[in-house]
Amino acid sequence: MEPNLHEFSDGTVLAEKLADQVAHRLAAAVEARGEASLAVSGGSTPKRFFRALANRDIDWAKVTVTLVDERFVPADHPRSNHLLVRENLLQGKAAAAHFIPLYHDRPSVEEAAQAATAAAKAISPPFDVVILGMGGDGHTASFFPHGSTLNQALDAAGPRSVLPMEADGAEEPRLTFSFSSLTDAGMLVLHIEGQSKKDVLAKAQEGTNETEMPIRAVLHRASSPVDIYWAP
Ligand SMILES: O=C1O[C@H](COP(=O)(O)O)[C@@H](O)[C@H](O)[C@H]1O
Repeated sequence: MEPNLHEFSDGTVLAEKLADQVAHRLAAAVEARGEASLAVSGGSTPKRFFRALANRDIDWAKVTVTLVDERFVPADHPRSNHLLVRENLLQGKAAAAHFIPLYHDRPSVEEAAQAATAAAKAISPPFDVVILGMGGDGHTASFFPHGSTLNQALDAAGPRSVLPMEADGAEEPRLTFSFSSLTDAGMLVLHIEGQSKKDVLAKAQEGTNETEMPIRAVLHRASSPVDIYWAP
C-alpha cells in the first residue's frame, strides 16, 4: 500500500490540520467505545502539533496518551520525550488525559522495557492514533539503523511489547514500542518537516534495506495505510 502524502505551506498550517484529524479520530473512538488511545513521538518536530492538539475540545479524560519511544532518562531530563509531552501536549484541555510513560526507574533499560510492556497492557490494541517521526538517519520510533534489537523490534509477527534498543546514533539507550504494536493503528501518521527530511523519505522509498533505514519497514509493510504529513 503506497503512503498518502499530504503537503502543507508551513508547519503551523500542518499542525492545525493534523490536530483537527487526530482530534476527530479520538472523539470518534470515545463516542464508539468510551475511550481512545494516542501514541506520539518525541524529538523536535511535534511541538507545534502538540500545542494545537492540546486545545482541541474533546473528552480528554477518556483519552490515554503514551509515547512510541523514549530515551532511557528520567522525566525531568532535558532529552526526555515525556518532558516534551508534559510541557506541550498535556496542557490546557488535554491536561485531563491519562499518560502512560515508557521510562521506569530500573537498574537497566531491559528491566525498564519489561515494566513498560506490563504498564502498556492497560491500553486495548490497536492504538486509535499513532504519530511517528523520522530522524535524518532513517530511524523512526527507536528503530535505529543497526540497533541492538532491530530485527526483533521490526518483526511483524512479534508480540506487542516495549523493547530496549541501543545504537550508535541514539546517544542514550532507548525504549520503543515494537513494529507490531504501532503499525496496525486506526490512524497511522508519519509527521516530518523540512526539505532534508523529504530527501531522506525519497531515499527510503527507493530502497529496501531496513537495517540501513528502518523507516522502510513502516513505509513498505505497515498493515494500516500510512499518511505522511510534510511541510517545508
Ligand atoms: O530521537 C527521536 O527522534 C525522532 C525524530 O526526531 P526529530 O527531532 O528529528 O523530529 C523522533 O521521532 C523520536 O520519537 C525521538 O525519540
